Amino acid sequence: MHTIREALNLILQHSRYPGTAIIPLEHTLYRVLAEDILADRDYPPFNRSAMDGYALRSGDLKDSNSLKLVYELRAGDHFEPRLQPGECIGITTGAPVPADADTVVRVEDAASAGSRVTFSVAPVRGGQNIAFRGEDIRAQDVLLLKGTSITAPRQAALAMTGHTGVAVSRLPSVAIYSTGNEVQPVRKNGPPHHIRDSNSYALRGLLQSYAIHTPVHDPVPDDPAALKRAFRKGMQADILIISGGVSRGAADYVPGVLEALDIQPLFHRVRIKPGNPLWVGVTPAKNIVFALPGNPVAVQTAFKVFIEPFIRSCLGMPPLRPYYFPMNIPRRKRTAFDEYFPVVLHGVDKHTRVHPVAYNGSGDGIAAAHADGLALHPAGRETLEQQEEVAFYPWHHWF
Ligand SMILES: Nc1nc2c(c(=O)[nH]1)N[C@H]1C(S)=C(S)[C@@H](COP(=O)(O)OP(=O)(O)OC[C@H]3O[C@@H](n4cnc5c(N)ncnc54)[C@H](O)[C@@H]3O)O[C@H]1N2
Ligand code: MOO
Repeated sequence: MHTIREALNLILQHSRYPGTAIIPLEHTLYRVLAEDILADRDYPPFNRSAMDGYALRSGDLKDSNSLKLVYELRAGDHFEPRLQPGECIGITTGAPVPADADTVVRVEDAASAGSRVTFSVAPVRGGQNIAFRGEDIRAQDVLLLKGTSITAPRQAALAMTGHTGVAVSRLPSVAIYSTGNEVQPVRKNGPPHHIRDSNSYALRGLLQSYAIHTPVHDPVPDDPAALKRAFRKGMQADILIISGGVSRGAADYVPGVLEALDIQPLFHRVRIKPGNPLWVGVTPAKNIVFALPGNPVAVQTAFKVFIEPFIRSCLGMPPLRPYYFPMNIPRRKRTAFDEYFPVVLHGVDKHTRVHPVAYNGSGDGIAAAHADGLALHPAGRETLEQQEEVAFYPWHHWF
């Protein structure tokens, strides 16, 4: 049985770049840049007043505390004439500071009467309350690197630097099929021995961190002919994700059906808990198929550990980096496998710690709903001590 690392290496060998597309800025959230992005001009593009107040020469306030007010400048306008010695202009936040002025004094620190303004601060520092042209970025400097996921502030920075459309990685197509006679669409109110299909929603939601949107299909029953029909369609997608039916039960037909469709298995079972019976294969067209064990937390774990790194690799993104936090309480485990467990981040005296949520095993999707993400209890360790640092993976990674 492979370790996680071995299994992941096999999977990553099949990652394929889906190509690039230029898309409008407003549709770029969580898309991945396919090129380095440069600033089109300096930012700020002009010396910008950072306060509502008066623009003046700081030297003019050495001998006198009052200046002549010659103009009221609003953001969006600019002041053409030269500012003469002894003069100031009223200025609003966001307006361009005239070339002759070197400082802005806030309205709170001044009093105006007619065309005179008296200043109550001294000395006045040159350069104060001005955001200088190019201090945030220079024209043609790199703003964002290829492979970066576009968050909302990055979208805003693209707007600041004049990018109405950007080149991003195309998205792989993904098909999701839940299987199992007991698994029913959420809209149906079945008897207690039926359960609702939650795995499709977990997978759809996790994929949306990468702007990948997939339809929800009705679950497929444990019937080899029905499974074959569904998977034959699903294997046209770049990535087919199946849940349920991969273990040793009488109705666990999934691996057999996939092999009957000429899908070559890469492996079946990994040294991981939950998610141990994971089956992964490759279609004749070189599309990848993940057949996940049906338990809800096994599905979510397999996504974080195997599918998400695969998608990131396809999109040209850097590998996931976990965060490290100390355990809030000790934890023991009995298996010799790497074990992922659902945790919340807990603030204790300004320190963040990882706290395991109450958890009844991989069928307990309610525990996952209460968790911020997963932490790893490594294979070789029987006990994680209180305060010991562990790797933490938030459900949604956007960078
Ligand atoms: N004799 C053995 N039995 C089991 C083993 C084993 O090694 N030997 N492995 C166990 C482990 S670990 C897991 S995980 C499960 C996985 O089994 P399957 O992939 O065959 O999954 P199912 O039996 O179809 O389902 C397991 C569980 O999850 C529920 N489920 C299934 N699909 C959904 C869905 N779409 N939404 C919500 N819940 C779902 C299903 O009702 C079952 O309760 O096998 C163990 N058994
Ligand atoms: O892989 Mo199973 O999810 O350990 O319970």
